Amino acid sequence: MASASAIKKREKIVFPTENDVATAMAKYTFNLSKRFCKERGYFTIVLSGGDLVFWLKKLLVPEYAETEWSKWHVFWVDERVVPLDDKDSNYKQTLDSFLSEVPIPTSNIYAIDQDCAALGDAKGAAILYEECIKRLVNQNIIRTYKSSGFPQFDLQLLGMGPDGHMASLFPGHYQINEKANLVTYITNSPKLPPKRITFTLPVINCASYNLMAVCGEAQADAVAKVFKDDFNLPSARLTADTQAIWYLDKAAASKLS
Ligand SMILES: O=C(O)[C@H](O)[C@@H](O)[C@H](O)[C@H](O)COP(=O)(O)O
Repeated sequence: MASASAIKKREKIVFPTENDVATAMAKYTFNLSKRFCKERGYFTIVLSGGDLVFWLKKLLVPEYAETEWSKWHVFWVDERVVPLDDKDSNYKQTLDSFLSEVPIPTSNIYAIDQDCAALGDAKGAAILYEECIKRLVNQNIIRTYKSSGFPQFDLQLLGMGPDGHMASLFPGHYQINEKANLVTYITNSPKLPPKRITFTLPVINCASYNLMAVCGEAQADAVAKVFKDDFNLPSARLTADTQAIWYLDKAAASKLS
């Protein structure tokens, strides 16, 4: 059960349209990038798959031209274990629609291990992604959360499926209860493709800022359940160190009481 303080941290803003959600998400990202780049010289940002991949294009407008792309370090909260050039790869989708348009050094973009991806080795991919995160913690590129030693990312951009999943943490699947590992894997994901790796809940909730962007009527029931604290839905367990905020379009918010 999430604690009362955790629940208190769930905020929301309802926007008229999906386009408005995407625009606001870009602004939120730009502002945090500016702040963290100034304060630390790095911006650690975690992406998910789904529609969000296309919404990131909103960062490509002249208004955000001063974004310090060279200071960005880009991760995925979950990834489909398919070859990196497969159309289902979150990495490939993000590269095609957004990353190829901005000067983030290739070495700062952390895709899953290429060989594990090609072989469909979900367990191996999870182990190596966790090692990569730990290495960057040791290099002080990723901060650590208070005394727990867990990695603390600056910002995660998340999405939710109609069943209430976030990242690749699905309702009724044991991965949601993983507390020790930073990264785990699933080989029978209800959302295809079936093999995926995912950050675990403690890592997701350690982030300084979590922005959950949800659009469309298909998600309206799940959104209503989340805001009634139905913790069977993994997304209802989302918190953050500083702010966990939900950006909804009208359709996704339509069943909120
Ligand atoms: O790789 C994935 O499949 C995603 O990371 C997944 O968790 C996604 O964020 C949600 O399913 C929402 O997807 P939509 O934005 O497409 O609704």
